[in-house]
Amino acid sequence: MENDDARARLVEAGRALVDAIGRTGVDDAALTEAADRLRSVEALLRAIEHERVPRITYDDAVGMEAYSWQRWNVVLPHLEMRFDGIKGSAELPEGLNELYEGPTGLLHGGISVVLIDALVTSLAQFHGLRNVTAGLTINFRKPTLLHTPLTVEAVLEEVHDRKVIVSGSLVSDGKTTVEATAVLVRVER
Ligand SMILES: CCCCCCCC/C=C\CCCCCCCC(=O)SCCNC(=O)CCNC(=O)[C@H](O)C(C)(C)COP(=O)(O)OP(=O)(O)OC[C@H]1O[C@@H](n2cnc3c(N)ncnc32)[C@H](O)[C@@H]1OP(=O)(O)O
Repeated sequence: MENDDARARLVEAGRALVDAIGRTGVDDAALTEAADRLRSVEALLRAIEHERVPRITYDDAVGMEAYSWQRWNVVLPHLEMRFDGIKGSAELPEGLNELYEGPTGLLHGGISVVLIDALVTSLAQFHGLRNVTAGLTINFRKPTLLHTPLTVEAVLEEVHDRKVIVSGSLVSDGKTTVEATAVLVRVER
């Protein structure tokens, strides 16, 4: 049975590796050697593999006051979400880096949207409303800087028969940079 600490170490090393791959300036010989070594690490890991990336399922998430989103996924930022009544929030204390850059020096808008969408849908899930995003309105009010503390916020605004309205925002260093309204529709499974 794998243990969480060992997996956390691996994921931390993986995130550092992804950053290093993005930034490296070493010569072709070193790039080739690195690629070969990574292939052997890949083989080590693939000895036993899950079909899906382990994560908390929607069903498990119902009523959970804290939720660790994409903890084991090096491709996406890890968010520790917290829910309190109709409100949800998540912090990225160091912000995001150049791997998530859109315009020079700024966070890509699609990434802002992923962060907000993850929180608004999870807030609805916390309330037992199993849902998919049917509509999403986004306003990018101010540029979101890289390497700047980020807070994602969500508020459950309206619950109808099948439709749930949740507002969301991204706050960068105390300033709201992105505002969103999500229309979530309840689904059976
Ligand atoms: C991995 C790496 C990623 C990196 C990416 C970087 C860049 C990313 C950039 C940007 C990211 C943005 C990410 C946003 C999305 C993320 C969340 C998801 O992934 S969720 C999956 C996507 N969503 C779907 O697949 C739903 C597809 N749609 C459906 O399945 C159906 O349309 C469904 C279930 C939503 C509704 O269909 P029905 O036939 O069951 O029901 P009907 O009658 O149409 O709607 C029910 C009620 O909801 C209202 N409704 C439906 N859609 C609406 C809408 N768009 N706006 C307002 N109301 C709507 C209707 O008017 C109706 O309301 P009344 O009950 O009559 O009052």
